[in-house]
Amino acid sequence: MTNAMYTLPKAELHLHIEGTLEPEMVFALAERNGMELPFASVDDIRSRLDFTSLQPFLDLYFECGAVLRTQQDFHDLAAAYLTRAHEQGLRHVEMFFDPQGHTARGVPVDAVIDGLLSALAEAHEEWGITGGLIMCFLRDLPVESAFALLDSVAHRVDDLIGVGLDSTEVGYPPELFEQVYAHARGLGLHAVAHAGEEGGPEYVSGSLDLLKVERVDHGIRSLEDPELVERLRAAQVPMTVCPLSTVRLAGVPTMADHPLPRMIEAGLLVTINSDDPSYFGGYVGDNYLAIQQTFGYDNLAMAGFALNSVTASFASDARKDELREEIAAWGKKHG
Ligand SMILES: Nc1ncnc2[nH]cnc12
Ligand SMILES: [Zn+2]
Repeated sequence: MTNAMYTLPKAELHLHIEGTLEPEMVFALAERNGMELPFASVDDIRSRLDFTSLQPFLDLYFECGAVLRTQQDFHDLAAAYLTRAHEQGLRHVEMFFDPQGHTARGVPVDAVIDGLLSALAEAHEEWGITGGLIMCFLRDLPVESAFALLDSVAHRVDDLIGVGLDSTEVGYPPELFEQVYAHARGLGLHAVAHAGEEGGPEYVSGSLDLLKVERVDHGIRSLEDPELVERLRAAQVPMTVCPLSTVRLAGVPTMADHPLPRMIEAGLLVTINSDDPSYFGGYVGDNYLAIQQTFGYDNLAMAGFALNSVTASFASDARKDELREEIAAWGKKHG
């Protein structure tokens, strides 16, 4: 029987579509695009997934992501993710993508966006999944590159939900992106950013103060600053926590050491997400299951995380109401 964590209706708010590229697809796309790979086999890629920190992961992520070249590739990548996540109860997704990783290889940004949007449209048609795209700036690239990217999509901002900030965190603080974010918000885009994943709590407060983010991605190191925790609690700023990711990137030694219970005890608005599922050992439902198995939360507590994911989403109020009803119905059956 399917585990209840896979039927619990949920939204995913922290998902890098390039991080759903499974090793088999790396090989399939390399062949389709006539490319040589620096890997001997699928197992060779899998043998490299034991990361010691964020950077070795990012190096592999960009190396594998180089096989993505055409609009069809981006469609197929997102369609595969949406199928997997649908099987794990996904009802709404706000999908990150990293255009600068592709435009630098000569891929037009429109091919990336159109490919992803076509898969989202199909998932809406087939399963009623809602959501959209959050365009991330690579924080270790010059800020001029982020501005150029934003300019290049300004004519089609209606195809985006918002902007995000990812890649190497330490050494690339939020203040670098203050003006770019101001410009993006002026275009009507929502603002989120990775902060406090490897960087200290000052990356989180800087993201709130300067980038005016509406959600904090990861944010686990916020716990080191009690004043910041109180601020996050009082404003109920959503935190998109990614449990399997933090373990795989050696942020904590084991899942039992994950700060998620302390974040909940502190009254923070926590959501559960997969980040880069093909690299970190599980999709969104797998993350819910790992949390339940490790911390022993009952099904109603787990439904609380799903409700948080809806509250923290940028879905319309009507869609949020629908999803809350679906979760309540699940709770009646499984509570
Ligand atoms: N967990 C993560 N942190 C920062 N940048 C990323 N890009 C993809 N996954 C990321
Ligand atoms: Zn991330």
